[in-house]
Amino acid sequence: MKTDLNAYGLTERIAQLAATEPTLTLARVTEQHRETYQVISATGPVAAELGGKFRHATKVATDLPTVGDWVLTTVSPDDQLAVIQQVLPRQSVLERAAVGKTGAGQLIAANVDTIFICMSLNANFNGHRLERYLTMAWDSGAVPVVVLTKADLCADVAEKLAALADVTLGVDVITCSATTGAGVADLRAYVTGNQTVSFIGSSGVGKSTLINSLLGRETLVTREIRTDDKGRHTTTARELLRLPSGGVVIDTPGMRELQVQGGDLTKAFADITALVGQCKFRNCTHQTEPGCAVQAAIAAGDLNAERLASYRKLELEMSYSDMSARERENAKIQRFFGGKKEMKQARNHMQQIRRR
Ligand SMILES: Nc1nc2c(ncn2[C@@H]2O[C@H](COP(=O)(O)OP(=O)(O)OP(=O)(O)O)[C@@H](O)[C@H]2O)c(=O)[nH]1
Ligand SMILES: [Zn+2]
Repeated sequence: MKTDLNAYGLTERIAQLAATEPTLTLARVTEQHRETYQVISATGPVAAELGGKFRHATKVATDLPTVGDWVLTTVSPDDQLAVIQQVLPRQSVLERAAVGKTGAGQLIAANVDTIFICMSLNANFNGHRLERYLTMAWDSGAVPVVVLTKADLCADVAEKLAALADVTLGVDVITCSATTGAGVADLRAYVTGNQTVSFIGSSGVGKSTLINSLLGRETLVTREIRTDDKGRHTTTARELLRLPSGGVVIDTPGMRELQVQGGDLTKAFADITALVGQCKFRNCTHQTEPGCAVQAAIAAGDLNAERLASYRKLELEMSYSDMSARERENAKIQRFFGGKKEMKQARNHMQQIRRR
């Protein structure tokens, strides 16, 4: 069987990288299980596992393959098993925030071009939450598109759009209804050729329904969600889906659980909070100041530097919630792009790259 990898999102960049290793077989990860993977190569779908050398060289969990990754493999002579030797550099990566003891982020998907941030126009409407999803999306390296769903249940769409104008500045916004079909074609326009997309947003906003309409079928039959003994949703189904019209949708359980979380940093980072109180200067930024208890703990091996980094990241995110919507947006734009003009340029540039 011959598979056209272009239909699985192959880009020029990946094809060139793969060409430098002609003895290895290029494949894309379509499923991730505890120890094993499912990948698709030019010869079709095949089970995969990590090569010993690769596993040995892996230092952090985020080096391991995730759904959407392009990998270089050696395939057994009978075509029954692909052994992963390399993960090719990612163009984007969706990661669950690193909160907890290990401070290690958890990968959700890689090489996504467009992230549809779904929010329903009736019950789920919340500009603040949208803002956090947008931050998450920009952080990943993918381009966010805001999808306002269930337009059929909303009498004042224009008003709702106006209310979001500050938050969605510089981002495409689609209004649609899976029920009437309105706006679904606008969505489809992003999912063509070798594009890879993902849907995030709260439960019940209509993500599955939209994916189904892109797939051109009534129910997302590929998702067989069952609840395991720990009460978690698990799925045994394909997580990277090829659309008949071109383009690829990545829909993993991790994506579904990717809820925006606010929270109290002092609880999750009690160790750092305790150290901060011991710094010599009250306004210590824990970088190069003399008498910094945080840096001292890192030097002594009592605190992981990565943990401080994720603390910083969350602290920055949380500081947004003390500002007005406009201030937050400006601070975010400033942080990412240096200014609004630069942001628009960056966005156009990224879109051009992706059209190539
Ligand atoms: N009126 C209306 N209902 C919709 C629309 N889209 C989806 N729904 C309904 O909303 C409910 C939830 O839709 P789903 O597609 O399952 O939502 P989801 O975002 O995938 O939810 P999770 O799988 O929990 O993440 C279903 O009962 C759908 O029939 C729409 O455009 N209009
Ligand atoms: Zn300090």
